[in-house]
Amino acid sequence: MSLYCGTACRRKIFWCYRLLSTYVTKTRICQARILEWVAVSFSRGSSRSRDQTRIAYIAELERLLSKFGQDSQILEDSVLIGCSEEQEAWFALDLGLNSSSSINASLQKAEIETALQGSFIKLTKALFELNVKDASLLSTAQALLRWHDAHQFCSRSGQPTKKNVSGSKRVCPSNNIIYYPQVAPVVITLVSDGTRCLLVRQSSFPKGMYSALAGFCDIGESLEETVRREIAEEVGLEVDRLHYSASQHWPFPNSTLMIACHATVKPGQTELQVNLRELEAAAWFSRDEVATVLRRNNPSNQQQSGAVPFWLPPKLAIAHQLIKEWVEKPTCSPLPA
Ligand SMILES: NC(=O)C1=CN([C@@H]2O[C@H](COP(=O)(O)OP(=O)(O)OC[C@H]3O[C@@H](n4cnc5c(N)ncnc54)[C@H](O)[C@@H]3O)[C@@H](O)[C@H]2O)C=CC1
Ligand SMILES: [Mg+2]
Repeated sequence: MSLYCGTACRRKIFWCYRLLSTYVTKTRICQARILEWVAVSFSRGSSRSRDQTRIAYIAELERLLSKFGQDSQILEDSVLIGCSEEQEAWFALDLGLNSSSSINASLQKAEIETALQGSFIKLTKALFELNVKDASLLSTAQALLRWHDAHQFCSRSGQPTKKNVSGSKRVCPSNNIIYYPQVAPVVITLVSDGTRCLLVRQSSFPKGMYSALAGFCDIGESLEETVRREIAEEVGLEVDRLHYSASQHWPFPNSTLMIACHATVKPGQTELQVNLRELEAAAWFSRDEVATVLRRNNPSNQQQSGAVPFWLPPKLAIAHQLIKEWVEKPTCSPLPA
């Protein structure tokens, strides 16, 4: 492709399935040449199970596309999402497999699954089954591809915008306005009263799952102000002290930067006023209760035993890290908010 002439990098592209559905193939047997890169990865890591969920990196995408009657021109829609340790560029491409209006409408999901000897699975599921590095690549791909899909036209001129080679921006040719991918800051806070932590449920959460309290930053707010406002709005508590823990890119609902904090409220000021327009439930949990759930944090196990009434976000979610941190280091020194 002329677009990438002059780079020494061999393009490795993983297949992305349009809009929130699926980005990963569950590779079972990695014999096909098309999966050569995946096969190499498997043989390097001897402990890996063959059934493990992995991103399918396609070393010979152009050949595969031509097999399915596709013009390799669609590779120009791919976006740069990272780089291997060997400095090979990784691109992601949205194949638009479910879209009848897409230029790729002739690509059939079932045929591609057969060719890849795998199956597409839901992105939300995949993110929690992959290793951290692959999950991060996938999260970047999802957010970037969705952003491009939603910014096809200039909001000033109404003219089509044009993606640059790497996909780091779009430009309106008629007025040279440059559009950059957006990230919305979200604070996620684990509130504690010193001995218990506050966990909440939104109606959209999977059944039985509780998490930390989250909310989007409003324009003009500092992170500290967002934390205070969200906690006051959603459960009616006043934050006494607050400290930052970590952050994570999260591709839902679009592209957010999750900023994780621990907050404490004053002992004696712990009565909850749950905002039922935002939350389905909120409750205080003891360290022992939370530690028990963390130890066996698999919803299906819990259903079988019936012993644990709730479960927590999976390991990869920053909420999980926050909760684990609180269980393991209850006395980390907080800073005044
Ligand atoms: N990775 C993790 O562990 C967790 C991640 N989250 C994420 O945090 C996000 C925010 O949490 P919520 O409690 O839902 O936020 P929230 O408490 O701010 O309420 C969501 C509402 O805020 C409004 N809103 C304001 N700015 C928005 C924007 N830029 N994009 C979308 N909606 C906006 C919308 O009306 C939306 O319905 C969720 O979308 C969820 O994906 C939530 C919990 C755990
Ligand atoms: Mg919220």
